[in-house]
Amino acid sequence: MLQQTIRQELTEARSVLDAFLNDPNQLSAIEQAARLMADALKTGRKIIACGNGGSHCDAMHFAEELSGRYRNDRRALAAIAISDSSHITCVGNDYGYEFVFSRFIEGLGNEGDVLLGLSTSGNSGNIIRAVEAARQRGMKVVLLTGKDGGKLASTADVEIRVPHFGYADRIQEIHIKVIHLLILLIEKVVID
Ligand SMILES: O=C(CO)[C@@H](O)[C@H](O)[C@H](O)[C@H](O)COP(=O)(O)O
Ligand SMILES: [Zn+2]
Repeated sequence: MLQQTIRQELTEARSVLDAFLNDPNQLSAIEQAARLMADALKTGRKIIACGNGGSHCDAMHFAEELSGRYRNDRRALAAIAISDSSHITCVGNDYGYEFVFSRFIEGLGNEGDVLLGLSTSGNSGNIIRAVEAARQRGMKVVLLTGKDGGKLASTADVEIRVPHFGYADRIQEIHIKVIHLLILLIEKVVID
């Protein structure tokens, strides 16, 4: 019975990955996003990443592998996730949860920096606000979304979308693959 669930889950995960892999638009969107991020890093700009729940962890995972380390030794690259709990609890408490990311971007975002926003539904209010704040600061915007892109559809310079209409975890599983690919490609452009 549990074996059946395990098989079903892994089979579904494989078919979501296959559908994504067979969409040439998504593969070229990954290249575009990596080039945009690499160009920003090469010119002294930074990447700010944000998401909610599991996507919050994915945003931290992305930033950490740039500022810290991915596969091999190399210089540190300028990326940060919006994850300071004192900032998030202050802004959430005093202004509203919708503003926890946008407020950070208002304070630290500069022209030419890149926002990486993650939302499986494309409908999280704080990511929508983050995109608006990034635009006001003259930043570029890359989004990892799912389903039909939700309210965030067509708001980014580059949107990488997992067109799966089931649960968020399946979408996040592809997002994490995209995150690792972005880091690999950024390293090729910036370091190699
Ligand atoms: O990790 C999971 C589900 O796999 C959850 O924590 C999930 O990230 C949360 O429900 C988020 O609040 C969903 O936000 P979003 O992806 O729709 O923007
Ligand atoms: Zn999860």
